[in-house]
Amino acid sequence: MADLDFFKQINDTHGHFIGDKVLIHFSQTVKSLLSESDLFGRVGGEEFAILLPNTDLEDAFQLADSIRQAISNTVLELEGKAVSYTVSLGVEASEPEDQVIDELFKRADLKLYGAKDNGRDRVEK
Ligand SMILES: Nc1nc2c(ncn2[C@@H]2O[C@H](COP(=O)(O)OP(=O)(O)OP(=O)(O)O)[C@@H](O)[C@H]2O)c(=O)[nH]1
Repeated sequence: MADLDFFKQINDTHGHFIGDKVLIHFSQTVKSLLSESDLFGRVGGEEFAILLPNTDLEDAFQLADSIRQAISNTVLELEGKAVSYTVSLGVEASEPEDQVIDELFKRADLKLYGAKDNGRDRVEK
């Protein structure tokens, strides 16, 4: 699970239109780093789910950190303004006991909250 950091502040500082552009930039960045078999979708305002069916937990962590770094290292030029932002991610592996995908999402969300609590712009697994 991935959630943009302090996104309300981006909207408040730069306006909703630039906020939308940031969401698009995030989606494009993630897509550019995924394989064809991976799944990616928006699950809330500034929250996204990434499913990596053929990837173990360690490789998923590395991919999540590549996404984090790609975002953190970018300064966008939008409407003549320099805009930077960060993202926090929580990574979890599916377990044989999982009955529905929501169980995996819930665990990944807990890791995401940990990433937020531990300072944002980070990945927890
Ligand atoms: N521009 C834009 N803003 C959106 C969209 N969907 C949700 N938002 C905004 O996203 C913001 C989310 O704010 P919060 O839930 O407080 O989270 P946050 O500011 O990112 O803070 P943390 O998640 O704790 O780092 C709200 O201000 C929403 O209005 C959208 O489609 N476009």
